[in-house]
Amino acid sequence: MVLDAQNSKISINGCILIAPSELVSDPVVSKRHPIHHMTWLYFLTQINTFDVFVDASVNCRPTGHSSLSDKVRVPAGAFGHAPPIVPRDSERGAAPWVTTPCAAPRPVPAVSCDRAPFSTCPGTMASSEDDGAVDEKETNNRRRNRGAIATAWLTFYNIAMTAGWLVLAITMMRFYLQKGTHRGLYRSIAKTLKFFQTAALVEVGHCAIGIVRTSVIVTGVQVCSRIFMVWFIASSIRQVQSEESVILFLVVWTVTEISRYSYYTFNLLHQVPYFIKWARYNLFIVLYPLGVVGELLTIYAALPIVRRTAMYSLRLPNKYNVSFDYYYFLIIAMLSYIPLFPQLFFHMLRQRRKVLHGEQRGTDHWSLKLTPRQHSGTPKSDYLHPVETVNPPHITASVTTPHITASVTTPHITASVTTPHITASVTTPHITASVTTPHITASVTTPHITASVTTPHITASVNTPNNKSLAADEWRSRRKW
Ligand SMILES: CCCCCCCCCCCCC/C=C/C(=O)SCCNC(=O)CCNC(=O)[C@H](O)C(C)(C)COP(=O)(O)OP(=O)(O)OC[C@H]1O[C@@H](n2cnc3c(N)ncnc32)[C@H](O)[C@@H]1OP(=O)(O)O
Repeated sequence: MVLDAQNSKISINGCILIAPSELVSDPVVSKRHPIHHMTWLYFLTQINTFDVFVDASVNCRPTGHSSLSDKVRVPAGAFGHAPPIVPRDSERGAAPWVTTPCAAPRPVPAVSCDRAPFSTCPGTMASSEDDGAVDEKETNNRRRNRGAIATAWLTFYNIAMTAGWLVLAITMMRFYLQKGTHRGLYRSIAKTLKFFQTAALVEVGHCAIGIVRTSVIVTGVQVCSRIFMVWFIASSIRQVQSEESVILFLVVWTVTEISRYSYYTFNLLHQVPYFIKWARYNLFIVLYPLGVVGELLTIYAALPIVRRTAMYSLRLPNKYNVSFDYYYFLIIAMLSYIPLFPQLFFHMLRQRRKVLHGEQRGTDHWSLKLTPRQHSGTPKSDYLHPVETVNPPHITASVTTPHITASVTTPHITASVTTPHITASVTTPHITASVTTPHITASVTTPHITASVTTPHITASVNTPNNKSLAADEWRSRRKW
């Protein structure tokens, strides 16, 4: 990614997005604007007075009006060591910067953004879209930092849940193939279903303690409605167990959960096969409505039985002087699908857009953070620097001043710095490095080494190991590259 503030351009993977000029020149620290759903973050600083660190700034996903300073915490080592970009010269724009993103990473200082002196915490952040559910998740600071233990636990949990739902799928298929009917199927899987569906309550806990970036409310509604179906409808009312609608929602849930939990597992391992991702974010378009139909038909089938048996109901007079009619409760539950289901469905559509179409997903981001250099004077806030924030671990960071453009991309590291006088870039693992100044052009390429240097007086090149060639106008000394 290259960010060019002067020309209001951001280029990602060859795709160039143009930022509106008012965005770039806006003197306000940050501003909300949807540029192809990218999040832009602005900060003011004088670049040469700062060391610039690429920091993990988590939950930077904007809510539009809230202060970043209460949203950013730099967890020490939370994402490993972040690569620094260090300006070495006090002459802004005139002299070289040295970028060391690959060679000598510095630890990220464990300073929260709002406490860091001269930190680049902007006053507000921008958002590409509003999302009530997402807002809610963003206000939870604790989810910003998922440690190794939490990741290990989530991996274990998701593998176990995938396995559980796979067992359910196999059991259902075997039952149907052996018996040729769905009657009795529910009973054959009831225990396993109750166990694994109830275990989904843990997910609400995950959201609450912040180790997954999901809304407690959205997850809570989803999980509770399922648990309600399992415990208070299907398992409690035997007569409905042989309804086709029960099989409908069971099959739908099973397919959904296998793809969902396997997606989460692969996602945690950073290796998601495309078909899993595709299944996770496409199947729901059909399965969600089908599941709701299955659930609603099942509750509907339960209504006469509930009315006849007055189960779970409390009629007056009683010693508590409270009345509760489960029949009407079920009717209210059915009605509550009308406002709630669309919200869940549209939440999933938004997630789909973000994941499959690369829109800003955001909660945990990487951004640039500036800390004052020790020898520098008082910083002047006379430059506007846009920073693009992205989700780790596919880190992309950049900073642009009128004189300097710098960017870092990992894990397959690409780093580059451009000043009026110097252009430098590093690319690894198949190393390509080059430096260009008005007087010197140098480049190195390995492992099959090719090296060259050009100055006004010298042109030299070396190719090894098989092909050693040398060309020199004035070749003073042989160098080992
Ligand atoms: C008391 C009785 C009341 C009754 C009233 C009832 C009314 C209810 C009305 C609603 C009825 C709903 C009925 C449901 C029917 C069905 O389920 S039918 C089957 C089809 N269903 C689905 O496809 C939806 C399945 N459900 C979900 O996907 C979730 O529940 C969700 C909460 C809606 C998912 O949203 P969310 O988690 O926000 O999206 P994701 O994209 O999946 O994840 C976001 C990020 O969080 C990470 N993450 C989440 N969970 C985990 C995890 N377990 N482990 C690891 N990571 C996790 C995920 O990876 C994402 O992270 P990033 O990729 O880094 O962003």
